[in-house]
Amino acid sequence: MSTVQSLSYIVTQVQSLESWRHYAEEVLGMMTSVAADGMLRIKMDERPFRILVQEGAEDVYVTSGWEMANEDDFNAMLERLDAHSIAYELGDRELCAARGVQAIASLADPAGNRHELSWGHVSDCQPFVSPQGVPRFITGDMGLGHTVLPAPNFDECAAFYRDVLGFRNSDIFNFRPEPSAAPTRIHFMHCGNARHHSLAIAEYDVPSKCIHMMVEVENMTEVGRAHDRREAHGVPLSATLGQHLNDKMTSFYMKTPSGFDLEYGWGGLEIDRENHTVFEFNRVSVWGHDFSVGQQGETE
Ligand SMILES: Cc1ccc(O)c(O)c1CC[C@@H]1C(=O)CC[C@]2(C)C(=O)CC[C@@H]12
Ligand SMILES: [Fe+2]
Repeated sequence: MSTVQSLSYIVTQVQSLESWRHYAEEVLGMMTSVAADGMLRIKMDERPFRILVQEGAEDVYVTSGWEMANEDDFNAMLERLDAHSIAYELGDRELCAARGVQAIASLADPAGNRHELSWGHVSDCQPFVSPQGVPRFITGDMGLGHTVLPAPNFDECAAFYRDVLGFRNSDIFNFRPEPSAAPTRIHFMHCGNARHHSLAIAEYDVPSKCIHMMVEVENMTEVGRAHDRREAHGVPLSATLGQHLNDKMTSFYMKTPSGFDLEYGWGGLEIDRENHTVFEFNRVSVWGHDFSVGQQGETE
């Protein structure tokens, strides 16, 4: 069964493009440029962009872009969408050009999260030169990182990602804010690459339509340097430094200008897709990751 290869890009919306330009360059250490259509392109590797930002009235996550390995896999996926009666729209020339791909299909999951499937990205292979001296982000075949999406209708969404898009569970977490509380499920899923998870779905909704996205650097020094830049620019921390139990990643979480969080980490586990056993883990982290810092000042 063909599956998506990796998380290729994400699209988000914000009231002021300048906020994301500043955040990308000064805090994340990524390159930016403005495309002909006015979108902000954020570059973190040899590809022209991995994050696209459009200006709009609402701060919100817009789309997850998934790469298929080739045209045959792309067409096989369209047949699978048809077989499951999942509606999709083929992108026109303009959309293909904006995303830099050969062909594109846009669709929604059962929770309404938007996705774009594509094949054949266009690249001029310009080097990544970080304005903050970040040597490199860990991308390539493993894609840009991971995204965590709201899935209040959890069972329908889990079935969609497994049976239609071909994701498989890496591990599962039954989050209990308090020991007696009913669990909120979070399933971590891999696709056609070694990254422990490219996608996770969580059994609750958020106004920003994304719980967080993750980008990975190559060592702890770069996580620490990003943490300093976050502090220097007054970007709110959402969770303190810590190390996850499941994928072993050491990271911190902070707010993005679009209202969702971004996890900045290193050392994520790579898995062998054909030889992986799912497990349930029952604590967020081996150490650290205090998410209560992100709740401060919130009225919810
Ligand atoms: C538990 C976990 C493992 C690996 C990850 O890459 C990862 O991001 C997480 C955290 C998932 C989750 C979250 O993102 C939103 C806030 C949550 C629900 C918590 O308050 C604890 C777990 C957190
Ligand atoms: Fe994460």
